[in-house]
Amino acid sequence: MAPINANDINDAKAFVPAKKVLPEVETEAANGNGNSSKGYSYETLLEIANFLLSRISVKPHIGIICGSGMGSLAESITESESISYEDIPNFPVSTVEGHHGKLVFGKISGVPVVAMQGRFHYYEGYPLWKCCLPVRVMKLLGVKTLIATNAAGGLNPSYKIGDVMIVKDHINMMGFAGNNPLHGPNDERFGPRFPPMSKAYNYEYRNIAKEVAKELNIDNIVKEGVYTCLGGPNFETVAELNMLKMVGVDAVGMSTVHEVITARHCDLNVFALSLITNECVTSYENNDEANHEEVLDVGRMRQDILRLFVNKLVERFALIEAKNP
Ligand SMILES: O=P(O)(O)O[C@@H]1C[C@H](O)[C@@H](CO)O1
Ligand SMILES: Nc1nc2[nH]cnc2c(=O)[nH]1
Repeated sequence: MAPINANDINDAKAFVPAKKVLPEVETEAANGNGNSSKGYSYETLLEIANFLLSRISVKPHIGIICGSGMGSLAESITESESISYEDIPNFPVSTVEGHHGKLVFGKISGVPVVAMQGRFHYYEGYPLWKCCLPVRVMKLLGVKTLIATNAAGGLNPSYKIGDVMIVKDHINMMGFAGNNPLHGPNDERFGPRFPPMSKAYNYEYRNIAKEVAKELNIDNIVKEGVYTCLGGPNFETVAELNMLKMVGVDAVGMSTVHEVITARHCDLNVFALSLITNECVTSYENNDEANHEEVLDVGRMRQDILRLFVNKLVERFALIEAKNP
């Protein structure tokens, strides 16, 4: 490989995708691990929520975060009103292929919802609090339940590509290193300083999801397991994957955990699912390599089933919400 020279640095600009906007760099991340003790104030988040409320006709009850390649989940939304992230003051923008970058408001089976077509990842350069900012905005909009979806690598040897894993728990690997979306001063208006996480993934909703999977005759592809999030953007080494397997991880991804922590902190009910888009490589004899194109392809392959599944879940979760207002 030729050595890098000064001209290459200018040429490198050509590799920035033309339509994607790069995120601002968080200069306050002075401690070197990307932590930021700053976040938007309650008032700023309220301004974002009020801006959105002034542009929509129906307040959402359920929020959906669409995982990589799963943006079509928002296509079942009727009476839809979309707002691009770049048109929302103080909102981050999506920079990843397979994440469109808009909020879609409307209804699924008559239930008012908002879907994020495009989430924010730590590896894009956003601190965790900013990745999770939309969750707090959802709370301020009146959302009661969050459905988070993601694409993940399957570590459990019984999982196949295209399986759907109901998340029963997570391991917050980034949290072990002190990186947490709740890092910094706590605003009690969102939630307590020390929120519990032992019931993070709503037990009743997980059981409903299993019932719905049976009703839709997809229970053969629906599993339940433990998810972990790593910072990315690289996929894992064989040794890393074997370590994660040893500690009880069934699927590995690059999102969701911090969103769920933020959602539970502000008392949203949480349901999460992982689409298994690749089998993790846990042996040096296996020549497969994970890649984002495959992740997006599997999302496309499973889009109809996932849409049906999530639509039914919205219907059923809304019934529970109505009983416990
Ligand atoms: O947004 P999710 O968690 O679904 O995206 C996963 C993790 C990476 O962003 C990407 C890798 O292909 O898919
Ligand atoms: N970290 C991680 N994220 C993923 N997203 C989809 N597949 C994978 C994977 O194998 N590892």
